[in-house]
Amino acid sequence: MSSNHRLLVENADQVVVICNHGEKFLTKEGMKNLSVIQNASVVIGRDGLIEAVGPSKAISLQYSGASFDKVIDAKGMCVLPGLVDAHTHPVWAGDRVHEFAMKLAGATYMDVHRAGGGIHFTVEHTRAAAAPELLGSLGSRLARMLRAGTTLVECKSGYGLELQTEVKMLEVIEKARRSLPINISSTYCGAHAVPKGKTVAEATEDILQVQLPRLKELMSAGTLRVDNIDVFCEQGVFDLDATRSILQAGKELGLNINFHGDELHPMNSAQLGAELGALAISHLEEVTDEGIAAMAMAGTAAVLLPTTAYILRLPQPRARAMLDAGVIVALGSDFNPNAFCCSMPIVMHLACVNMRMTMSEALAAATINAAYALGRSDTHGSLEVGKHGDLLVLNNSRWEHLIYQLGGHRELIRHVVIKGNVINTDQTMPL
Ligand SMILES: N=CN[C@@H](CCC(=O)O)C(=O)O
Ligand SMILES: [Zn+2]
Repeated sequence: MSSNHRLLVENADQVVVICNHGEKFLTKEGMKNLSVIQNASVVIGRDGLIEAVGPSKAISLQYSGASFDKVIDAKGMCVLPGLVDAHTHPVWAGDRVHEFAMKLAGATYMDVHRAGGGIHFTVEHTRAAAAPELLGSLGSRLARMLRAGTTLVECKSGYGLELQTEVKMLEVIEKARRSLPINISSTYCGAHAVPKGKTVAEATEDILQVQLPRLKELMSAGTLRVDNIDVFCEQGVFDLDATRSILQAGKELGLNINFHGDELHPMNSAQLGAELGALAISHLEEVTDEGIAAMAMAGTAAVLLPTTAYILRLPQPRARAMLDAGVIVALGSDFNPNAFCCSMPIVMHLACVNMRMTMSEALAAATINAAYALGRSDTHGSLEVGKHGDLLVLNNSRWEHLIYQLGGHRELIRHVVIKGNVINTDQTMPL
């Protein structure tokens, strides 16, 4: 006889639900005071959604006659939502370990980019790679993220910079979305750099007249699902006007605006994003006070990427100023060939130490707020009834160990659960 529920996680010392009033995001005090239930259990139904979460005694009474496909005894452990990584570039060929050496020796990100390396190096290799090769390496990278507790991840295109390769990348992301357990939010980032041999105006024209119309056809035919549109708004890359026209065109196709802004220079990207109703802007190392105020007012999330500032030795994004102003702060790993990090626990640790966030703020930023940045906080990012049963079971009675034990997530994360299914994260694949 089949059981009537998928999973019971019982007797956890702590269940960190994050919030419990259907909040779509948290700011200020809400990020500091996460909702945690002591001695608690979680029930996930056959549909993979959370059916109940509450004190263990109440749940065991309520479900005394119920049957479950699987029961996890979480005594001495804690439970928290699956982590959400709001910014990654995981589809590419050709690593850039040689550039890491150059940067350690003093070259800046833009020195390498202008010399034809950086994104251009990756574009050359990604254009030449066959889709199955890209899918294989993407699968391995996503498996690594899953092992580190990420259950929803944003994945960008952006190493094609022309129609054929951008579509190839989005198709690879689509295949992964349909075949792998991890949840994916897909982003078209055809404006990640100005391709060699083109001006900004020519690249913008190609995106508006060639790439976006084809995406529209593929999306309408149901071949591709694309959720977000992205532009690298930066001096020497896409200026404010080009950024505006590309983002606006994407919005007209129904895509959420979620772009790179104010990273290396103050560009007024934050003000532009607020004006266009952007769901999120990433980086913001150089955001101004006016930009922060505009984002707070517009409900545009700031996706902060502690690995970028760390690796490139940039000034840290002013997380405290953003938090104090009431900006919705989220986190992302920025996994890409420049910043090779698949671990949101490490990202949270860096956010706490280098950006002076508290552990509660970092966890809110890596769950409910990151889900908001991807337009998914109605279904992900907290352990509330009706949301997806995506959670982590930690081998420790206090959740803070996930941030405190730098690099210790492999030993700490006992189970990764997606829609009530315990995922086998043991397969190791080459990257
Ligand atoms: N800043 C632009 N894009 C990426 C880097 C991509 C690359 O260097 O390949 C980022 O978010 O850090
Ligand atoms: Zn990026």
